[in-house]
Amino acid sequence: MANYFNTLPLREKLNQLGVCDFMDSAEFLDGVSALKGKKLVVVGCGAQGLNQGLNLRDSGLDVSYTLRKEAIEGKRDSWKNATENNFKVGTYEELIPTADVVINLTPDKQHTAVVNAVMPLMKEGATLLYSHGFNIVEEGMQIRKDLTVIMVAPKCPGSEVRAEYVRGFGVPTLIAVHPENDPQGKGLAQAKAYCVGTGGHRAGVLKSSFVAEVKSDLMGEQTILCGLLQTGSILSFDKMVEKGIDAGYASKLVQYGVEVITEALKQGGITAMMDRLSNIAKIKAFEISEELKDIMRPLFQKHQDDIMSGEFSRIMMEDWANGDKNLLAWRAETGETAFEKTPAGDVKIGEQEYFDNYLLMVAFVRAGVELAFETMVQAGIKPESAYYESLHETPLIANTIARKKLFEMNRVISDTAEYGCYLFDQACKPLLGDFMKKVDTDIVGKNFNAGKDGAVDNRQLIEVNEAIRSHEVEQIGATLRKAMTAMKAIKTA
Ligand SMILES: NC(=O)C1=CN([C@@H]2O[C@H](COP(=O)(O)OP(=O)(O)OC[C@H]3O[C@@H](n4cnc5c(N)ncnc54)[C@H](OP(=O)(O)O)[C@@H]3O)[C@@H](O)[C@H]2O)C=CC1
Ligand SMILES: CC(=O)[C@](C)(O)C(=O)O
Ligand SMILES: [Mg+2]
Ligand SMILES: [Mg+2]
Repeated sequence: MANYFNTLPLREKLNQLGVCDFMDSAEFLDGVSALKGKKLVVVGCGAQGLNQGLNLRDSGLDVSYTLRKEAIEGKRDSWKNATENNFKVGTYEELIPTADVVINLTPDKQHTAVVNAVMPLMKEGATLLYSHGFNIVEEGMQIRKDLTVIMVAPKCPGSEVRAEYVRGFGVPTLIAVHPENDPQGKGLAQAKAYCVGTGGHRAGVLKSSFVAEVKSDLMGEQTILCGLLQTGSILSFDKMVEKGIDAGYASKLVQYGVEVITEALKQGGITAMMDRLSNIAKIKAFEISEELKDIMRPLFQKHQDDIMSGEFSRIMMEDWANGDKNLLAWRAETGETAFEKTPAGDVKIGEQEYFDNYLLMVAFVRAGVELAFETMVQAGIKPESAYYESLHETPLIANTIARKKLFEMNRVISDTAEYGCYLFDQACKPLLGDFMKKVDTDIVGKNFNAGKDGAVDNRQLIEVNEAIRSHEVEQIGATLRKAMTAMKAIKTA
């Protein structure tokens, strides 16, 4: 098999990268009817598998799980996830032959093996559904020509796919039909119905392509969503402890701070997040984030370039072939960091204090969201897709860090995202070495406003406000958030 994207002429590469139509809610008035009464069989019951299945069943669809034999016989977590939630569970031979839609929610590294195992059992004219385009695009998996191949990709960690649905909302979702596999022309109707079943239509849906989804998803997860939140959390904690701040306080500020700070981002973009700062703090955070953007821009561009060329996939698949050597080493190294090993202190931190005492994270978030957005758009990804993949998903990832630190984030995200997160973190920490040497507790750990009279140069403040508000991510974000009428504020720490 060869990388499907690399087989395309440049014209077609740009065409498929550029597929991105925001779907009006009127396109979902048929609800789940295209899948009503159909047998939906999910392969795998992990982060996405369990949570999508719970939403689909609550939306009135017939969902069961097929697991590999060793998972059933060994009563593994996936078997427990499915049975404890009263889903029917069966082997491939028992459930695949009568399935109308087979949903492949196994780890990307297993997709070729899993699809080769289930495809021969799939009935004529059935549908194969993915939540990420890696197997089709990066590996070039060839699917039987009578089968329909679609994608419904939540731009969100599995746990929050369920949490937002239960709140009566949903998560932004990309849907796509693989152009090589839509023999009956039913792919789009089924993808839309599945998307309604997961609740995605309540947050915003883009009609995308397998290519556009995978090239943006890999970029978002490696940089702002996981990589930079990991690097920023570890460096912030270490700096505070180095400067004598109580470790329990530092741990709590970092663990919960990113959720509090990015909740403002989710509700009102970078503008609302920065507006939570005093004027003098906003100017300081703006200046720091401008410096961070200059330092990290080449690294963000390298990640996007390696994703576009297939180089990232090549090195990750080398690690798969090498028994996940790097993934497991970097996972262990992360677990050994002082931040991960220091419990959050039993100390009260007020909501505003998370902003006033943690300008550094505000600066990391603005720099990372803008850089990821800019780099994706420069690479041919459309602004709507870049918005969901950079700004909107950041608070959803932050929710996982607030729950159980980086351990929880790296557990819930896909192995592909986890590998990409570590790859970025391994490069970004040294890249920020000189920058961090200059950082003191005024921007991380202590109230930046303490002892200052708050005087600002009005012209400078006006310029800073204009620079923040006029960024394209703020323009497209305001439009897309208007469609999120059911968005609920979450109760933060
Ligand atoms: N995690 C996330 O938040 C997101 C993930 N995605 C995509 O969703 C898909 C699933 O990812 P995710 O939910 O993270 O996966 P998880 O690692 O959470 O779960 C994988 C599931 O597959 C099973 N599994 C593992 N290996 C095999 C195998 N060889 N054969 C059959 N079953 C296997 C596991 O059960 P057991 O080992 O017990 O058999 C487990 O139930 C991926 O394509 C990912 O890119 C998309 C958006 C977000
Ligand atoms: C949660 C999500 O969207 C990721 C980061 O892309 C993933 O887990 O693969
Ligand atoms: Mg993603
Ligand atoms: Mg991903």
